This record gives sequence, structure tokens and C-alpha cells, in this order.
Amino acid sequence: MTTDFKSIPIIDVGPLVAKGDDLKMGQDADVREVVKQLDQACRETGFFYVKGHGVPESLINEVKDVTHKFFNLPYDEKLKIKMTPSRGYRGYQKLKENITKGVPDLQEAIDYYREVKRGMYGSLGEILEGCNLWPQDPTNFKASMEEYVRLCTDLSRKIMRGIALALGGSADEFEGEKGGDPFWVMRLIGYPGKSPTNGQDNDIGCGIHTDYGLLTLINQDDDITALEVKNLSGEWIPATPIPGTFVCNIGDMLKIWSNGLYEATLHRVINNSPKYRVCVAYFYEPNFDTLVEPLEMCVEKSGGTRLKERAVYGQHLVNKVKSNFVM
Ligand SMILES: N=C(N)NCCCC[C@H](N)C(=O)O
Ligand SMILES: O=C(O)CCC(=O)C(=O)O
Ligand SMILES: [Fe+2]
Repeated sequence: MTTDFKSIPIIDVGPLVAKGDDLKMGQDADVREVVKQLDQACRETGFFYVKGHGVPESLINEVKDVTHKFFNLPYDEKLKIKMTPSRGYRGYQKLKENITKGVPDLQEAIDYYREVKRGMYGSLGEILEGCNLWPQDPTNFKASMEEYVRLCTDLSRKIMRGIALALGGSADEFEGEKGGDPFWVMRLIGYPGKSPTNGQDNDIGCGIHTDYGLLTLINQDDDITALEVKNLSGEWIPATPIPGTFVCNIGDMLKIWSNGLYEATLHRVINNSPKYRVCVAYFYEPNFDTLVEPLEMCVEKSGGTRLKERAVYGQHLVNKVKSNFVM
């Protein structure tokens, strides 16, 4: 259950990153301390900053830098990697093309998904079949992003091990058929700055929503506060950038698996600054074809009441992708 949090906690995941490959990590006192903090943050906020993550700061900055460079290109150039349904919904979406709850978002973006080979998940995965679209310019774009995805996937796997322990499971509770072959999504997002002259009818960069999967790692520009998180009384708490950290939040599938012990907290983005803002959002997801329903151990912890929600992750994603482009 979300609470009336007034700020977003910071967690140093260093010990979890260092020992996260060893399934006996739960016996380590430093890891146990991280697990305790993860449990509290997931219960009370659903959002936390992650420091001590081990992803090089140079790469964190480089992916934002190439994202800025791409969105700075002339429109015709950006359209070379235009997203279409026939390209598996991968690629560039112009301003206001993405829609949240019926309202066009004041953002442009590129969507990347883990590869879905032809027939891989039968008809379930069909609409996402296709190749990711990489711009020629800047030249280091593809290599930087692929390395970034690799490191974010590894970090997320370790954070999920910490969360598995926090819920009272074994470290690899979310692996195997649940998330041992994790899907991923990456969205590079650009939010135009506010100009005094263009009195926008809608200045919402991304409308109020929850994320779809397990964990999101947000890498945002250091100098602009735009992401806001909703607490229990409905106040918007800013996720002010803290250089060198990721903002990490919980998605819909982890809410279901945890039987609602952990919340997928509502959030939105408004860029009130005059500067253009980018965000590199990495989404760590379950296995595409896994059926997600409350874990028995979490139902017990909740006193026996079971959430009614259940979903095949890939179906949940596909439903969202389809509705993201219709008014
Ligand atoms: N892959 C994720 N989680 N993306 C979150 C985007 C939320 C906005 C989207 N238009 C929507 O309405 O869902
Ligand atoms: O731009 C941001 O900081 C967050 C974007 C977001 O919430 C999303 O794309 O799911
Ligand atoms: Fe989000």
C-alpha cells in the first residue's frame, strides 16, 4: 500500500551488486540491510533512488547525450526510423503521437524491445515481431545503447533478487519460468521545454500511469525536475534528479506477484523548465509468456486475502502498446 510519503528514499545497493550472483547472498549482513530497505521502500513508496549500482557514470551520461543528439536532428532524419505497426511498434514516435488515457503526451520517443523472433510466442507476440531501428547518426548510438541494456538487465536481475528476499522468498524466486528469461523495453524520451510564447493547451509530458512490468530504471537529465510521483493523499512528490543514481520504480506485474504488498505507484511527467529534457527509461520485465498471479507466500503475508488480478505479461504489454496510439 502506498503511504503519505513526502520524499523518495535513496538505497545504496552496493552490497547486493557485489554479492548478487551468489544465491546465498541472504546470509550476508550487508545484503540483509539492503533487503530491509528495499522492503520498506517497495511497501511505502514504490519508488526509490538506486546508488552504488556499478553502471559507469560515463555510459549513463553517454546514452542521454546521444538521445539529445538524435532528437536534435531534423524531423526528416528522425522519420527514417519511424515507428509503424508493421515494424513491430519499434522506432521513432513524433510529438503527441503517444497517448495516455486519451490525451496526447507532449513528448517524442524511440521504443526498443527485446527481439521477438517470428513465431517465438505464437500469436501473442506477433505484433512486436520486428527489428529494432537504430539511427546512423550519432555513430556510437547502437553500441552505447546495447551495452546500456546489458548492464541495466544485470542490475535489475540483482535488485529483483533483493526484492525476492524482501518478500520472504528464495533469491531466485522470480527466475525460472517467471523471469529467468526476462523481456525488456527501452524508451528514449524527449520532452520539449516550456516556452513563454507557445501557451500549450496541454503541457503534460507523460500522463498519469503505472509501468507495466517488474522494475523501471529511469536515467534523467540532471538539471530538470519533471517526474512526479503520487502519494496516498494525492500530492505530487517530485523525483528530483540525483546525479549518479537511477530512479527505480515497481511495475504492474510485481504488484500482482506480491499480492499488492508492493505498489505500482502512479506517476507523471511535466517539463516546466525552458530546457529540452531527455529520459532514458529501461523497463525490466518478466518472461514474455509467463502467467502472473499472486504468490502464495505473499497471500499468506497479506492475511489470506488474494488480489483478483492476474495477467499473462506479454498480453498486458501488447494491450498497452495497442492502446498507446489510439485516442
Ligand atoms: N513501457 C512503459 N511502462 N511505458 C510507460 C508509458 C506510459 C504512457 C503510455 N502512453 C500509457 O498510457 O501506458
Ligand atoms: O520521463 C520520466 O522521467 C519518466 C517516464 C515514464 O514514466 C515512462 O515512460 O514510463
Ligand atoms: Fe512510467
